[in-house]
Amino acid sequence: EESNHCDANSHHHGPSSCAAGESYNNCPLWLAPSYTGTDREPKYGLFAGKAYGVNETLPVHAELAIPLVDFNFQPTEQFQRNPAVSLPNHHAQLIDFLEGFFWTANFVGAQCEGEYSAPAAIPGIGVLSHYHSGISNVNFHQASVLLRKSPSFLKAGEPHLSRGAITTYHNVTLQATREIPLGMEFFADFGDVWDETSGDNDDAYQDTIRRSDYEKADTIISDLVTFFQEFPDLSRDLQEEIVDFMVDDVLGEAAGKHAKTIRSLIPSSPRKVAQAQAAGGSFLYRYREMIRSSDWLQQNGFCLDTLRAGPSRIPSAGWGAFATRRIQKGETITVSPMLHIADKEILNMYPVGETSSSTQSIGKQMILNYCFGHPESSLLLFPLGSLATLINHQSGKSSNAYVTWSRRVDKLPNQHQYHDYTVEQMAEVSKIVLTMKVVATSDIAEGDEIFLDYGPQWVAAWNDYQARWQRDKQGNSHPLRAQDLRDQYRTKPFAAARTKRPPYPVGVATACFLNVREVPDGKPMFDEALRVEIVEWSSPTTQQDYHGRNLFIVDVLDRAMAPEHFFNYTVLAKFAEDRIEEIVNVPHEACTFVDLPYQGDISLPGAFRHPIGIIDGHFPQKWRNLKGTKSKQ
Ligand SMILES: C[S@@+](CC[C@H](N)C(=O)[O-])C[C@H]1O[C@@H](n2cnc3c(N)ncnc32)[C@H](O)[C@@H]1O
Repeated sequence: EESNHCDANSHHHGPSSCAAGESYNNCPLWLAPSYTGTDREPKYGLFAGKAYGVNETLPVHAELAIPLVDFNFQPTEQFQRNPAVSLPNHHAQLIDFLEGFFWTANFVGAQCEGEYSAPAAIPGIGVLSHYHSGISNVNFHQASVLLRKSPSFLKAGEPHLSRGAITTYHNVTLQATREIPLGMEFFADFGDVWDETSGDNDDAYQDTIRRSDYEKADTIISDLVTFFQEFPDLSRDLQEEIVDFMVDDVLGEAAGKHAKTIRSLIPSSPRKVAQAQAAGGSFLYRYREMIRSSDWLQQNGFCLDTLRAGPSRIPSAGWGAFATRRIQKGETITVSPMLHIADKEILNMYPVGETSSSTQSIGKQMILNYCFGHPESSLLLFPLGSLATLINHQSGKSSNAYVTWSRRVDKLPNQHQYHDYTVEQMAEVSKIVLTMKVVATSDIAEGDEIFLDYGPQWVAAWNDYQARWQRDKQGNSHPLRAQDLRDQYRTKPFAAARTKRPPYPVGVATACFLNVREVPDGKPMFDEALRVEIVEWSSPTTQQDYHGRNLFIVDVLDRAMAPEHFFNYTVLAKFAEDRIEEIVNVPHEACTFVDLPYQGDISLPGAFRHPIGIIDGHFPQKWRNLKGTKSKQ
């Protein structure tokens, strides 16, 4: 009754009366069946509910990233020696499947958390934007997470119940890498490796035309359009001849065996050439249906405008999810595709290193705290939905939401046939087939925090943890972490190690974002004392230039005041085993701190690790493979 104006509520009551102009129903982001799926095998993707300009960041949806420390490290040899443990093969397959949903650690700067690896699970924006060999239009804005500030609930040097229980990687955002028209699906840049291998991809939707083919076609299209604009009086016949000539001429020389492919991307009539350019290039012209109408999104999609992240009202809980508008009792707050992890043992962690021959698990991955599970099953479900992982617990009546399977009325239905699979069969399913929804159990006001009841097992585990934590807490202090130093040193110069031992706590190292070039002529190129090459820092100079892959642990050797940069440093970096270099003119803002392996809060001994409970009545009987056995949670 409240929404007769053009606002985000109206999509719940059928098509809105607003003209589709700047945005679809004021909803900037939609979850809807992906162009890359099929009716029988839907995939859910993200769609632009407004037009995005280059480098524009997606609003509101700042996500968490949860590193999996040494995830694919398995003490295989030991397993093989012990015939009672038959996990490796089946785990290798699971790891393969799951890794397809995780990002390399360096996207969020987590590469130092583990000795071996630390891929990061990034729900929402991190996994829902699919891959297409022909186009990418979004990418992570890495600076937003790499240069993040401390959350208000953590105080430097003080213990906190949530340390080790929740991730310290937050504020992961996505940004447009090209103009994204209203209604277009998001395709993430998965990097060149994916491009190279996509040739033998047997997914029917995938386009065998490469991104570079479209780019070459676009160059020709734009040349043609410019040419016709300069000579507007050419006859049609002549124009067509020119199209043929240009295409043959340019392609004959440049494109080799791809010439035919590229040619097929360039329309033959001059009018259509102009249309292709107006559509945003040959890719968008070819895939006009990839751009969905407002009506289509309202009928088939869910507007992801209900939640935002913020510090929880519960002081010990960390981040929480808050309502961005009024939500009525019974309304679906959000819909979330679920990644099934068919064996929770895969989240067990083992000691890493040549000397460790133990198959004794030393703990569980933090991602367990973000998964849904059931004590009678080894199956876990990790929510891939936007911000769904942020919803905290409150018991019974104090909660205002519950989680259940989505249905056809929710537009993005769960595929219920998988409830009849056994856990072993689920382990063979290597695509996302399950979808859950979060439903309001009472009226929720704008700004209210959303709470689920995580269930009795979780509550018991949390109470145990809290009691143990109170008992074991060493006084009132906690070691300083990289993030604490990052905050402190924003306005404080780094220490110069050539003169004095740096005052940083053990477990924390200095690191800089380093792109380098040769030093300009006339300067010494070699440090005789340290016997290393000297090079000059060149970037990052803009927010877009910050990439986790350029983050290297360094020794800061010297410093000098530099009016534009506060301080400039000379640092020593080990780029590879056989490449140690001295880098001059590294500005203050390119330097930071990282936690050394196993020194971050994520590796805190005794940290809380327990999944969220799925309501018993909603958990399929077939999945209860641990029923009757001693619970392994
Ligand atoms: C799914 S996550 C929720 C998001 C989390 N607060 C964060 O900042 O990443 C679940 C974890 O949040 C924390 N949590 C949730 N509800 C809590 C509560 N009522 N009290 C304390 N911690 C809570 C626990 O650490 C739990 O393992």
